[in-house]
Amino acid sequence: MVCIGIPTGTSVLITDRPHLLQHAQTLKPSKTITSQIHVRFLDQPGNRARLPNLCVRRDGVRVAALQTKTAWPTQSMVEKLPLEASTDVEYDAVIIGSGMGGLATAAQMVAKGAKVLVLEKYLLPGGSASHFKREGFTFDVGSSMMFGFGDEGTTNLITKCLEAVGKKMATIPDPTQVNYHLPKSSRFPEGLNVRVWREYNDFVGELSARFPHEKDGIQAFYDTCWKVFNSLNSIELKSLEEPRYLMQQFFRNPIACLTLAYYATTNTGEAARRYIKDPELLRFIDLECYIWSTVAADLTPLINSGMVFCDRHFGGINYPVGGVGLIAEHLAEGITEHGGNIVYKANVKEILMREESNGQQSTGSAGQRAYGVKLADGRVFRGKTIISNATRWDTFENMIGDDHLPQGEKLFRKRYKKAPSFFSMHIGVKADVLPPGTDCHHIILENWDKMEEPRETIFLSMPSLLDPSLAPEGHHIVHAFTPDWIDAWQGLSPEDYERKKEEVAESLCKRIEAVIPGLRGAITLKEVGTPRTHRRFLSRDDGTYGPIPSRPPFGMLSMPFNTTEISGLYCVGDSTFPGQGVNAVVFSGFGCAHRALCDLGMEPSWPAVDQVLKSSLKSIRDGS
Ligand SMILES: NC(=O)c1ccc[n+]([C@@H]2O[C@H](COP(=O)([O-])OP(=O)(O)OC[C@H]3O[C@@H](n4cnc5c(N)ncnc54)[C@H](O)[C@@H]3O)[C@@H](O)[C@H]2O)c1
Ligand SMILES: CC(C)=CCC/C(C)=C/C=C/C(C)=C/C=C/C(C)=C/C=C/C=C(C)/C=C/C=C(C)/C=C/C=C(\C)CCC=C(C)C
Repeated sequence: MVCIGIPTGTSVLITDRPHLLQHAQTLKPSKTITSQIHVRFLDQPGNRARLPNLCVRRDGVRVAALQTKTAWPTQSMVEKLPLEASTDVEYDAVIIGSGMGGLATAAQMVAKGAKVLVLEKYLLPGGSASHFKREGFTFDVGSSMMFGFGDEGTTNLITKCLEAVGKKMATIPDPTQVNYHLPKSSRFPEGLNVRVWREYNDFVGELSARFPHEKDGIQAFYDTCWKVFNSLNSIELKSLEEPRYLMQQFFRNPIACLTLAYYATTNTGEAARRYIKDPELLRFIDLECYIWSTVAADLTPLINSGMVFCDRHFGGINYPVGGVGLIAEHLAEGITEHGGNIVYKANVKEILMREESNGQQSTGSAGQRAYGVKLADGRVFRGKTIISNATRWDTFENMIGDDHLPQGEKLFRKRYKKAPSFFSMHIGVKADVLPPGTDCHHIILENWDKMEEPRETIFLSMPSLLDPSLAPEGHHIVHAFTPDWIDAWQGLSPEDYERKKEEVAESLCKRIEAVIPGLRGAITLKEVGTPRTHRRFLSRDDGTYGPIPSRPPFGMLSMPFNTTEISGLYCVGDSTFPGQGVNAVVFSGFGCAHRALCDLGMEPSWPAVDQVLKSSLKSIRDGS
């Protein structure tokens, strides 16, 4: 057992019983810390089975503790461990939020030697990509469909992110990305059913068999996506706001960069209509976009579709053994092992700003520079850069205030609106309700015209079909979710809220029985969440899934990248390009870390041309 970051003189209770946390005040301390890093090797390594796993300060606060699982800690490991987050130092980066965007930024930055502090409001890392446990089930909070987990190329961003802090996770390949159960029509009286197989030719073959008259169009459309993907997969993926890197990539791989530049302003609907005429098939392409972007193809940049429609075949969809939440936990562990600090239950209330000094030019509307953050408990942490992983609405409205809203943010609010949140059910079922060979992910939609309406498109994920360790023996997980707005759940009495939850859950379960016959009779556990639940636990304004364009975007160039108009303040996560998606926010983390490291002088850059690129990107965005 190694206790870290406990101030000298603190009395600590070392216990292996979580329930003692509540009574820590009244119990006798078992140890007084005598040095800043207090190392307590408990007896002999042979006693490890009985090792405590919690270390509690007398005031009841759980302190940083590390119990190595594989090896007995060595003195050099202990020396590398960070001290408790200090309010006395200036960090290179203070990161607000430990969602995948924040963690990816932190991982890249600590790997380059930056001094990083991550402040997380919740008790665990991962945000929307975290997990929770109930009665032996391990439920993913959000999506169980992981892109970017392959072994090859440059687009396997989750794999690369873990590697940066010395971590690797075992994954289970999913033979299909998704099984679509779609509306009945004159051509498909039983309903259209399409599986997206891991093997590209199997998928295109199956879709072409459903729409034989569009065989060439299907091939040409997905081939265009491959052009985008192959280009992305052959260049290093870093900040698009960094001129030196862009120039380097252009010299190394001009064809790939020119291809990306060519498609940078294209949306997916436009590309699909170039090759496909059948309205039903075009609706299918809309749905192919909607299930991850929550908007139809006309509002989805082709660069993003290239990534999603091809990585599912190139790297494949791979499920991390033990659940999605472990990705964030591995990253958090790697970040602290590399000297970073993560503080949980740290609710940032304010981003502190001052007038830009020493004649440095500010890009901020009011010449402001962010220099620190203030927590709800009054603590202040200072940073040379401040990086927000919260949504843009939470960052600018709640932590800065509308008085300081930069011009660019006003424009963003005109161009982008909040996507709906989700109604979700995390269900435990008896295993025999799922016949062998059932696919992990399904989409159910009965009426094309209602695709974007609340509670119409149903998403189903059953990750225990891939990793049985997520559910108790003889059981499986059914995670069902559907887009929904918070307005429908406001202003209800507690009884009405509960009643409405039950009614909606019942009607969804009935519809899901079209795919899982007998579902309702097989349920052993059901946790129902509404947009209010998402707002509360994920700290996202209105529980939103992220920003969506209010009108067709200028391809990938409408969405802001990581810098903001306030000097020293960056955004990362799904409020920045390329938007929602775990691998998408990890990319935004790569970009954010790269740009911040350049600004800190820790990565080579060309400061003289920075401003030119920034202004050009801004004018493209403003004029788009
Ligand atoms: N929103 C959803 O319902 C939902 C569901 C499934 C998946 N997803 C996916 O999750 C990903 C989102 O990743 P992300 O990294 O952009 O964001 P995130 O929402 O996952 O993480 C943001 C983190 O910031 C923390 N935070 C917010 N305000 C804070 C404050 N004031 N002080 C301290 N911490 C604060 C939150 O607790 C959270 O951990 C996307 O991939 C999205 O597609 C979202
Ligand atoms: C102009 C300039 C600046 C430049 C020019 C040229 C160039 C160089 C360019 C470049 C570019 C780049 C690099 C780009 C990049 C991009 C990227 C990376 C992208 C990515 C993306 C991704 C994405 C979008 C993803 C997504 C995903 C998702 C969202 C998912 C989700 C899922 C879910 C929800 C689940 C479902 C379920 C069921 C079905 C059940």
